[in-house]
Amino acid sequence: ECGPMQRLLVKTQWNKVYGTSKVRDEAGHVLWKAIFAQDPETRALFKRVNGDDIYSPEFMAHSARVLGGLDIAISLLDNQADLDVALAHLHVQHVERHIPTRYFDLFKNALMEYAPSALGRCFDKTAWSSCFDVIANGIKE
Ligand code: HEM
Repeated sequence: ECGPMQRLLVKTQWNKVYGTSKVRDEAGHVLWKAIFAQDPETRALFKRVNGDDIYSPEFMAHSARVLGGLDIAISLLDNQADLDVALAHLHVQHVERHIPTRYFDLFKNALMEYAPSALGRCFDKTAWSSCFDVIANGIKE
């Protein structure tokens, strides 16, 4: 369950995963590679932002927007009212783009692989899993 303790823990651990600008571009590359590898059809969604080249400035800017959105959501995990507002906004942005809900599972798989690579044994799988679900459930249809 993504309770108050789990929310604080994921916030703290996320800051270690995503805390410095140095790792942010790399985090994006790893995550998107893992998403596209799981289902190559997902890449087609990102034509507008040059999804064929994840190292292009257009795609890297897109990736920074997505991870920035995730950063906002995670930082609001201990502020449910503002989290709801942020998720409602992300929900509108995704519904209008018709993102299949199962694609959020691919995103989750990628994140659940990447985060422990940065956190090692400290990674709390249950907390991350349940708190990611809170965020994804607020965004997807
Ligand atoms: C927790 C998960 C996610 C977060 C926080 C998130 C966040 C964002 C943000 C902030 C934007 C930019 C919105 C804008 O400026 O218009 C965006 C755009 C987008 N997202 Fe997500 N996203 C998530 C998951 C996904 C997934 C799983 C997919 C599909 C595999 C997806 C597909 C897209 C697409 C296609 C765009 C628009 C790209 C463009 O600009 O053309 N997102 N997302």
